[in-house]
Amino acid sequence: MKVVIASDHGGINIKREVTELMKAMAIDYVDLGCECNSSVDYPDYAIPVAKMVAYGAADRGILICGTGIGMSIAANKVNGIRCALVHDTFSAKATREHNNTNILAMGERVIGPGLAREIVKIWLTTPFEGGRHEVRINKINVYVNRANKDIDSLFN
Ligand SMILES: O=C(CO)[C@H](O)[C@H](O)[C@H](O)COP(=O)(O)O
Repeated sequence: MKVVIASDHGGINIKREVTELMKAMAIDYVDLGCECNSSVDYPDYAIPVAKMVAYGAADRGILICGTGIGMSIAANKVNGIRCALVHDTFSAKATREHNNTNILAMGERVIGPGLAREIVKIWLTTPFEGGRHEVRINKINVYVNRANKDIDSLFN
């Protein structure tokens, strides 16, 4: 599995923790930043990560900002992305089993590094259950595809 990870300035410490964890788990990852101590803008990191996952250059993505909210909003704008904002281990497991999420968002101003590591371990290792959950995800995909076609038809 290949993982792409990024944070803004509000998530850089948890990003470091998670990259150390992925090294220990022998998971192949690419780190898109940020490396800075100055203020940056979360969409500049969320959208490249989401595009890498949507285009198949990575299997999963992990995004961290102050709350995780901005990152999750931005990532979910990219077609094919199912990004979950997770701050507890129950949701980490459920969102893989039920939602087949391909991006995990967390907030460093909300949870500590120990819990973040537990969430990442569970999220990376829990398989999708399929079945009724697949039916539900497909309903979202049908809606998105239809909405995109409606937009296209306005211009063609
Ligand atoms: O986007 C966010 C909120 O949804 C993130 O938490 C950012 O990290 C946060 O907004 C950054 O805030 P700052 O005051 O510019 O450090």
